[in-house]
Amino acid sequence: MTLLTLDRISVTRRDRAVLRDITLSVGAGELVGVIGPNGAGKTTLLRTALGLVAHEGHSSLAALPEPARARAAAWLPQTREIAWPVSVETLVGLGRLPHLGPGRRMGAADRVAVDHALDALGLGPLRPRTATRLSGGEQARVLIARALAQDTPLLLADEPIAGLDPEHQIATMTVFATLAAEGRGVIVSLHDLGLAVRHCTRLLVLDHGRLVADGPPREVLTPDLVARVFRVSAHFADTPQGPVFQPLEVLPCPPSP
Ligand SMILES: Nc1ncnc2c1ncn2[C@@H]1O[C@H](COP(=O)(O)OP(=O)(O)OP(=O)(O)O)[C@@H](O)[C@H]1O
Repeated sequence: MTLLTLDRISVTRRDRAVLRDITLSVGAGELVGVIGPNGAGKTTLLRTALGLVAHEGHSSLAALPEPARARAAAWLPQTREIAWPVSVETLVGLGRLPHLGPGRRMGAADRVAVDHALDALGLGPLRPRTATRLSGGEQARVLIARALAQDTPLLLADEPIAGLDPEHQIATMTVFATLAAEGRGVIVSLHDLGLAVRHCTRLLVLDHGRLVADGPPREVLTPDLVARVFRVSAHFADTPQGPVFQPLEVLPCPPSP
């Protein structure tokens, strides 16, 4: 089942093309990593898909009325600001808002979704804590849990594992992989290519606003593409513990034309 379709999406900001003619679709069961150098357009792509950025072309999500969009896709933005000193449990419960009618309180199904999200992110012990008094990484996990509690077919997350320690980076990617295996779609932007390779079923590579590769990690991250787009050399190995990708050295800049 297709959860998101982008058709010829282009975005121009201050007379500069930030996204150029991007067409793709994402289906149930996919954990899609959006990768590319700084400024390549990853955040803009996710925000445009959600209808948060003026664009040319068509996004199936952006075309939905707002309440339906909030039930179709959860969004975890890159900026992780928690404004109110509420408990972790309350904050994660806010993820249920799109499912509640006006003035309606949470019911049993909502509480199950909140419990499930807290468990998935290992946040049980932090449940009663004031969210604004948690560490940066703990706050990031709480916000991921809020997105999970929204319980949508599609989850879009902008650099969700930035700032997490290795245990929680791997655990969070595992949660996303499990969601995908259960039949949801997950799209995450990432800078950690090693984790992208290990966990994502598919990688989208952006470079200067263009989609320059789209496919399984092994097929996408060729030495040539890694050198051209990321300007590094890398080692890619298949091991009994799964694929291992390690960037090695910065490559010299090509001579200017
Ligand atoms: N509001 C804006 N006005 C002008 N230019 C913008 C605006 N937002 C983004 N851009 C530009 O669009 C380009 C893509 O930005 P974007 O944040 O999508 O990149 P990114 O791949 O997510 O980068 P990073 O890895 O650094 O987070 C950048 O060159 C950025 O400067």
